[in-house]
Amino acid sequence: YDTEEHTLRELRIFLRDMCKKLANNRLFFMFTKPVDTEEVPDYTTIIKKPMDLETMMMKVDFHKYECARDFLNDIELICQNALEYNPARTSADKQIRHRACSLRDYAYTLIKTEMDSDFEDKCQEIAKKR
Ligand SMILES: Cc1noc(C)c1-c1cc(NS(=O)(=O)c2ccccc2)cc(C(=O)O)c1
Repeated sequence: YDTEEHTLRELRIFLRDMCKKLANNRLFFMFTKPVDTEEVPDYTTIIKKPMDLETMMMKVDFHKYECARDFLNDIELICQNALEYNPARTSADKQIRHRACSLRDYAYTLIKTEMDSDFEDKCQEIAKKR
C-alpha cells in the first residue's frame, strides 16, 4: 500500500488515542464538547474560532490533520480561547485557565514522549508536498 497513506493512517491512530486520553481526564471535562451557546450566550461574540476535543476527534476522522503540529495548533486554540473568555480574578475563571494550561502542557508532553520525532518529521514532509 502507498507508504504515505500508511504513515497518515498511523498518525490518525496515534491522534485518536491522544484525543481519548485527554477527553477521559476529568480535569478537562469542559473542553470535551463545543461550548454550549445556550449556556454561554455571548461566547461566539468573543471567541471567533471555537475548538474542543470532540471536534478534534472528528477532524482526525476527516483526515484534517497531516502531522502532530497541526493537532497541537488546535489544542493551543482550545487553551487560548479559555484564557481569552475567562480572564477574571475569580476562582472559577482561575480554575478554567489553570485547566486550559494543564491541557496544553499535558498534550505537548504526551506527544513529545510518545511520538517518534522521525515519524513527525516524515508527516511534516508529506504535509509540505500536499
Ligand atoms: C470551556 C469553556 N470556555 O469558557 C467557558 C465559560 C467554558 C465552560 C462552559 C461550560 N458549560 S457548557 O455547557 O458550554 C459545557 C459543558 C460540558 C462540556 C463542555 C461545555 C462549563 C464550563 C465549566 O467549567 O464547567 C466551562
